[in-house]
Amino acid sequence: MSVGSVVLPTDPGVAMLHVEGVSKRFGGVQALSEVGLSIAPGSVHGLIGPNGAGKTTFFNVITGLVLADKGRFELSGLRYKPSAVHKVAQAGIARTFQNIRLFADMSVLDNVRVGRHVRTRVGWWQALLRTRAFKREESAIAGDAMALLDFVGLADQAHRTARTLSYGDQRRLEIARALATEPRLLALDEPAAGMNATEKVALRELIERIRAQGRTILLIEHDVKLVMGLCDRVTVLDQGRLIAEGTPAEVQCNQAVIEAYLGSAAQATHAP
Ligand SMILES: Nc1ncnc2c1ncn2[C@@H]1O[C@H](COP(=O)(O)OP(=O)(O)OP(=O)(O)O)[C@@H](O)[C@H]1O
Repeated sequence: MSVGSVVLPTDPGVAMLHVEGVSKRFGGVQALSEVGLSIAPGSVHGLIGPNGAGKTTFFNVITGLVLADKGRFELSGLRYKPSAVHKVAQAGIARTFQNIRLFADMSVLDNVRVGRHVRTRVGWWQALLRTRAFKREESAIAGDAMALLDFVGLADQAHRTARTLSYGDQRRLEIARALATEPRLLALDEPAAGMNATEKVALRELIERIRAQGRTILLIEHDVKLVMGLCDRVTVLDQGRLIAEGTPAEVQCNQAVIEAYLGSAAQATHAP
């Protein structure tokens, strides 16, 4: 298990995620138009843009939740087809959701155990017969899940029902569940949404510890301070198109980015 261990280093010259020409249309809306990006292994890459820019659609496409109309996808230099969520998870990408998606009536520990099952080896027949191999694996899964809860700071909440956790803790639990699949790329969709200032500091520290394990992180986040403080590089989308890519300092003073954000602010001001 990789809770305390480190993800094997990959060739720093090969992008962890490389996508090209990703397009997706929903009826009359071109949600993504020829979007491409490369994420360096071990980096934190931000994906930002005004409301409706296409950020969540991009996450949904790379994680197999929504099928792209076109696009080329590579993980660590190997082509993958994001056609189904479980296949993408097995390939090494895990994600969290903007609207938290936990098994609300299950315990905190069981939520993480479910994530861990992506990496289990014993077959269904061994589970049915409750073989020794099955029992050994179940016990290892419980131990790993507990270690992950400890890693995200939720070990003392392990036996509570997920729905009774605070909002911030539910977000941390989602991260623990995603980590349980041992992802090489962790995609976080607005992890700081609804968090107070103290929770955000803890979140930032947690993301830095995940990065220190050698994992690569793709982050959608509206909290500019968090994005600018955490990310090595940032990609900016607007109306489904990539309008800028660079270091946080570069994108912050990019004219197209400033106009996109000012434009959306003006629209919000004039909205009925
Ligand atoms: N399932 C869908 N059916 C129809 N239109 C959709 C669907 N999903 C997204 N869209 C549209 O695609 C566009 C991009 O939406 P998306 O949610 O990806 O943007 P976003 O950048 O994540 O926005 P936000 O910051 O508000 O979450 C929007 O115009 C949205 O209304």
